[in-house]
Amino acid sequence: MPDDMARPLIRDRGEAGGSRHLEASMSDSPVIGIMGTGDFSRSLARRLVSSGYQVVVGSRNPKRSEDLFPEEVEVTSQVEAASQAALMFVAVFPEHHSTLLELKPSLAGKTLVDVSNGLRINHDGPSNAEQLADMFPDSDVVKGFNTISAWALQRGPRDASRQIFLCSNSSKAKSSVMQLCRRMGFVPVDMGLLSSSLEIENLPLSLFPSWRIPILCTLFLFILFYLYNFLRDVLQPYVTAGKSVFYKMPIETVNVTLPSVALVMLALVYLPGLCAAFFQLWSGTKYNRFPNWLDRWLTCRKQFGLCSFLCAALHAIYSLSLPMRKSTRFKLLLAVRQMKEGDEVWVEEEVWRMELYVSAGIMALGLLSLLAVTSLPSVANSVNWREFTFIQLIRWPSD
Ligand SMILES: NC(=O)C1=CN([C@@H]2O[C@H](COP(=O)(O)OP(=O)(O)OC[C@H]3O[C@@H](n4cnc5c(N)ncnc54)[C@H](OP(=O)(O)O)[C@@H]3O)[C@@H](O)[C@H]2O)C=CC1
Ligand SMILES: [Fe+3]
Repeated sequence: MPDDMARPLIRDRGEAGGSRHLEASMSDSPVIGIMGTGDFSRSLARRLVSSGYQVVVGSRNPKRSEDLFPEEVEVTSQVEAASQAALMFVAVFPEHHSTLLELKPSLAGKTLVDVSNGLRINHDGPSNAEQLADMFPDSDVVKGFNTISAWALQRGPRDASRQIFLCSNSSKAKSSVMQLCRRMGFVPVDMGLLSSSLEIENLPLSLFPSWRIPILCTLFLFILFYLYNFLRDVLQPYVTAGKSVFYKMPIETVNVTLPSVALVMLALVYLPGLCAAFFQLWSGTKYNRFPNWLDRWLTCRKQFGLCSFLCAALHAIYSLSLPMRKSTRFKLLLAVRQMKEGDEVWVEEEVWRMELYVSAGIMALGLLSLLAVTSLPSVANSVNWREFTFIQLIRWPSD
């Protein structure tokens, strides 16, 4: 029916022709509740409505928060929402979980989804979800959605940020949340019992976890090769022949160092594959587990490759900027000659201008290459965007 097709699924409140009641097409789907009206709640409500769910939001002050939600969402008191919803998302900070205790009778026998993040990494704790489960022993607590930022929820499942890590002690509650995830276009990942919730809460707190070793390795190799090149090209001529070529340190020595690092890093991309092949030949089967160090190395190959590419790109930029530097040196020589003839104003202005252009050029090219390398993974859709969920740590100003 063309009329139905033309009607938007989500309307903001107050739009002409809108109804405050839920669409007839949604009436057969379960009512999903969300406690809290913050950023996460708003994004989740929109995504749930566009996935065909009826949504009821519980607020301490429903009148104030009503306009923040699309009109298909019913914003009501916390008690009312708790009694209407079959499944409740707790989008409230964990320090305020205890303020929900009065809803215990209304939430008994229902599924509570704890979306909260931890504040500190690797605390021993009970996790937020375990504390919530202790507060509501008659409800089934499921941990999940904390690795998805409000921003990613609003944009919908794109790139590789589709995974939602879930765990619960109730398999029935977990599978109902998994079904909900799939209907919203996300990919649920079963992490087992609620005892895994601490691990899930820690996930967004570790920034770029798989980049640490490759970056440290790049830095170590860079320092090693730079020292070698410095000793060979700068210090040795100075000590043996008294020739001062220290001006080579910032550009030429760096430029000689970069390709060596890039090549070794590239070798480190392919080496673990060979080691794995040897390991399988050695053990005569492909069904043995690789040792832990090899396993971790194999999973970091993409990052090793990108670091290698970054060094190679920087080498190209440095090589391109070398002629610019040589031309500056030539101008400098000219300037010195003119200075001897007494034209000092020209010397000051021209030399500094050229130095400025060269430095700005190198910095701009360096920045561009960094941007290219960091955006490359998203273009290639090869990085798990879970690693980028630090965006969710940036809080938007509340209304
Ligand atoms: N923002 C994000 O990108 C992500 C957030 N999360 C998690 O979601 C949860 C909510 O985050 P977010 O929406 O950003 O937070 P906000 O501060 O934006 O919202 C929190 C909401 O909690 C409600 N609330 C209920 N009781 C209290 C209370 N006693 N004191 C203060 N507020 C209360 C408020 O709604 P009202 O006034 O209507 O009752 C408030 O709007 C957090 O646990 C966070 O870790 C997880 C992943 C991503
Ligand atoms: Fe080269």
